Amino acid sequence: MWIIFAQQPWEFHMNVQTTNDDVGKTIHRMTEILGRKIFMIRYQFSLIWNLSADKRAYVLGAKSLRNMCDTVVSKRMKEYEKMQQNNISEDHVIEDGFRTKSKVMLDLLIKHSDLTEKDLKDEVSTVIFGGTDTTSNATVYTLLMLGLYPDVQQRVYEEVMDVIGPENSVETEHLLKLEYTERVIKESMRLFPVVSIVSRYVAEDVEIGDYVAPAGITIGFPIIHIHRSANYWKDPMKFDPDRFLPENIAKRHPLSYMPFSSGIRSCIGWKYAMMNMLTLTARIIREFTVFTAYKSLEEIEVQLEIFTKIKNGPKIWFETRS
Ligand code: HEM
Repeated sequence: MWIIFAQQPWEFHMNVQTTNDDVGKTIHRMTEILGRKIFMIRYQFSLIWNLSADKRAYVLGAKSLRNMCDTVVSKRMKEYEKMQQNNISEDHVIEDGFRTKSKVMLDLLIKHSDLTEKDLKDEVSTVIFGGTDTTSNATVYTLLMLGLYPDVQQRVYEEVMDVIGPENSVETEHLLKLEYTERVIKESMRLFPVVSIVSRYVAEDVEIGDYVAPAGITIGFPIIHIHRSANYWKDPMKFDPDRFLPENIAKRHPLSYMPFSSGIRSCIGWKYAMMNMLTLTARIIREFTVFTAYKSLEEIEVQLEIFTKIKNGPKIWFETRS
């Protein structure tokens, strides 16, 4: 699924159905290594980390991802220049099949920003790394919840049919009206926040209750524990999208829910990710019914790396709606 989130804004064409999907695998591998780098005690010693096979694999992965992004940006920039020189309309489809008719986000950045080629390459590789696996996993977890709660799925289906209809393409104005579906996505991200922990370096001593966090340490914020804590959530293991009705949001601590983190280094892509997830969920639920082999929420075991993973996989499948 992550391919959808890479291709759409940046014009990555990987043919994952027919090839080995190197980019997707590289990103998975890099996030796994990053998890080990953060959580394994021995990797806190730079000498051990620097000599490890994980470090070599991470550097190799980063290089190959970067090369891929660089190629996409250079190609697209050259193409744009060629079109400018030859006065070709932006809607023209070039024969080599590289350019699609739809304008992607990269086109807009090339045309309307003052970013240099290097800036663009930096941006694209950051966003591909930060914005694809995250959005695809969060969508899978939402589908898993829909499989587990058929009544919720039915309500999402009815909302999608009511707001978008059986055949129309999904437009931005539809997304604002998919209120229940949005609450379902938010509740899924409460129970299964894709990023399970974020950390902050403590620059000066900070008092936290009866404790002092001394300058120089790093504190981890276990998002998944906060999201499932009975201190902040009534009956935390109950799947209840109405927790995200405005009147219920107003009653709780703003930091009791932070799937996109919080503060100045929080996720820059959260609105875009929400739009993507709404669009994809609506498109899937309109065409398919989702099922899961799990019988209850308690049965779904999570495995904590930096990303929340489901231990035995999401176990979902689809059947076409007749
Ligand atoms: C469901 C999807 C997503 C989730 C759950 C998610 C989650 C997060 C979280 C928790 C952080 C904060 C890390 C911290 O506080 O230390 C973060 C940062 C970031 N995210 Fe996302 N993200 C998602 C989608 C995206 C998308 C679509 C993009 C790009 C279009 C993106 C780009 C970034 C970037 C660049 C940062 C670093 C921001 C900084 O350090 O200032 N993310 N994301």
